[in-house]
Amino acid sequence: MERYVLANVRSFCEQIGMGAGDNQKGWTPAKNMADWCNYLAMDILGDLCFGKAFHMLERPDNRYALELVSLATTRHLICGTMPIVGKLGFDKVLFSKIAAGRAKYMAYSKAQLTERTKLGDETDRRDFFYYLLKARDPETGVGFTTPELWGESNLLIIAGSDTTSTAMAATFFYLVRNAVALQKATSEVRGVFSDVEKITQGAGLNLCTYLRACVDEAMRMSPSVGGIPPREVLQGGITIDGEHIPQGTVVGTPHYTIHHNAAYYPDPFTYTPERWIAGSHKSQGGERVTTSSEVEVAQSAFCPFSIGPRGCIGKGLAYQEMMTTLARTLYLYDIRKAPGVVDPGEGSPQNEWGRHRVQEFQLIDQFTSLKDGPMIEFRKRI
Ligand code: HEM
Repeated sequence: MERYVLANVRSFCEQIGMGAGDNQKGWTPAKNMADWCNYLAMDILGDLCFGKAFHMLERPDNRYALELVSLATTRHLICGTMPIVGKLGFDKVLFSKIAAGRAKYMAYSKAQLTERTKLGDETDRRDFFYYLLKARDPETGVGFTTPELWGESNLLIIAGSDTTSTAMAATFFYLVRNAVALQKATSEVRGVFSDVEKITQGAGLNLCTYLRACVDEAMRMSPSVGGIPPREVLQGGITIDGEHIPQGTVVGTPHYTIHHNAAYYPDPFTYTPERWIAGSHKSQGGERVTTSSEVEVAQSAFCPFSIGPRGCIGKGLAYQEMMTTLARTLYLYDIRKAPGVVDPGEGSPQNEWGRHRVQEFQLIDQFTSLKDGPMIEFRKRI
């Protein structure tokens, strides 16, 4: 499947470099990376799930589905938190635009599945639905029902695209605001690879430990699923931190909160990729070197993909997409925060408390994340 990921990453790299002027040596106009990362993640997902890219990178008229995804996740957050709203259909009255958008999203997702089902086995692709359509219960021999397959389709489009694009956009946001990190990550990639086409999953990318730390630190500071992943306490209740919680109670801790707990992450609002690499010097702190026990503590609380049996099944794929895209981008381009352009991704002291940090990528929790920015310019590597 890697060739489908790579084809889309190539297209992304081509598109973001467009508009640099006639000689192609200047900076491009500012690009909104939330948008571009969304197009890329959706196109990869289409290829891997439904046997065809959605072609959002190249064709603006295909991008309308992103708005539907956003409305569907917003409804998911509201009705997931207050199931009664969905059950009684209040959402159609109280949030009619959101409910209508979600209905359109369901239709879109069904249409993708219908098209894919028509292909059946008549494809050389072993995409996700190749396996889902063939899957049989080993005891009963029964396959998935159509509504179950719709459910998979709805889940995969959202779970596999929005999350990855948030993490990529966040990494771009922090890199262009942290000159030392950007310089280290860029030199690492350009030192390891001698040809952009060699940037594929494997030994070379595994050597890019600093770039990987940049991605992890971005996901720590701005987790794609930042809110509470809710869990219902089962029969008999549970004791957490000495407190008995009765069965039926919904509990959860937001990933954002865990990731900003100073007991695990000293100076938690500062972007410090070095906290993930034992023996490395902190970029902005002089002599202090990260110890291996500090890395262990940081790793012990890191949960952007959640943990346990319901943790993310797409983690490996997500890292592959992110590392390939970021490495290829840094290999091909110098990048910078667009000068003189208001970046909707930044916080501001004028905003409500919690959104006041200029250097923090602003996400809006809709179970996954709504984002805008960062605004970035690209220049072909000199
Ligand atoms: C940076 C990228 C990603 C992040 C941060 C992320 C995060 C998460 C989180 C936090 C959950 C657990 C949700 C919960 O507990 O309720 C989850 C579940 C899931 N993710 Fe991801 N994800 C990413 C990429 C992907 C990709 C690329 C795919 C597939 C193409 C994917 C497919 C899924 C699925 C199917 C589940 C549900 C698993 C289950 O309930 O058994 N994710 N993801």
